[in-house]
Amino acid sequence: MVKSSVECEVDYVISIEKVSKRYGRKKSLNKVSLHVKKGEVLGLLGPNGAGKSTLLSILATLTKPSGGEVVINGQRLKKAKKHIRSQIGYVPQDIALWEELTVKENMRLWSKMTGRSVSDDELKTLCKSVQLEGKWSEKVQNLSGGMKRKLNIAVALIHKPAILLMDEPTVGIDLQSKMEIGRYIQKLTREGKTVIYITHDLNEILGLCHRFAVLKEGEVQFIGTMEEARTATRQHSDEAVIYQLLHPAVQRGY
Ligand SMILES: Nc1ncnc2c1ncn2[C@@H]1O[C@H](COP(=O)(O)OP(=O)(O)OP(=O)(O)O)[C@@H](O)[C@H]1O
Repeated sequence: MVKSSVECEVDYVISIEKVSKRYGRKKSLNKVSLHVKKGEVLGLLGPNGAGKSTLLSILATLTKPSGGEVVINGQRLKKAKKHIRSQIGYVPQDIALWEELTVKENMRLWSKMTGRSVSDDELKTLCKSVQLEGKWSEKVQNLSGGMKRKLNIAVALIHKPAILLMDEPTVGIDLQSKMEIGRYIQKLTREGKTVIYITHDLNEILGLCHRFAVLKEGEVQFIGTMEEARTATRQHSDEAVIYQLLHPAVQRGY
């Protein structure tokens, strides 16, 4: 594995140390170690079945790891699951909304589930921040795919989490919505939020992520910046860099 040069020098908001996950005899994650800084967007990419969603689900406290240690803001996941959950906003791959309810009703229901009292004014402001201000009283079933994705992100932010875990949040949506979501994530990181972002989109890796990690068959093949990836692979085009990191024959060289 190629490591970023900054990995030994900074305090991390998220520390993942040798985390494994087994389903029966199958290993979905094998001793994965990753560290993420405050305000950073870490991209997570890899082929289907590489273990990306499993890793995010462990960080979101929804899946129990079979081994290893996760430390979030200095707290061990094993010991402080509830506290850690309150710091995490999780945007799942599937839209987690009630179709027959309005935007307002969805936001109110999600805010109830967070256990934090949130006023309608605050929910409206959040709605506005994802460009859904005109949709407050609209049923979710009448929203476009991109609008639903934006609302899916907004509900994950209701309890003001410090960390946002996003599982392909822009899949299948138009370019403009993608760009708006990208700009919004950049704004959140400028405010100090830390993001792990699963994507298969090279443009998102380049435009949004400070560093990226490549997972393959449950193991980290690379973590670092695109510049470090270019050096490690000795490739000049970004497409060739990613291809080489994902290609098994080439990985044996690391
Ligand atoms: N609940 C489960 N029970 C059994 N096996 C599972 C379960 N969840 C995931 N797996 C297996 O773990 C492996 C990793 O799956 P995961 O969904 O984490 O991959 P992924 O990288 O997110 O894939 P994709 O890009 O297709 O979303 C796969 O082989 C999958 O079949």
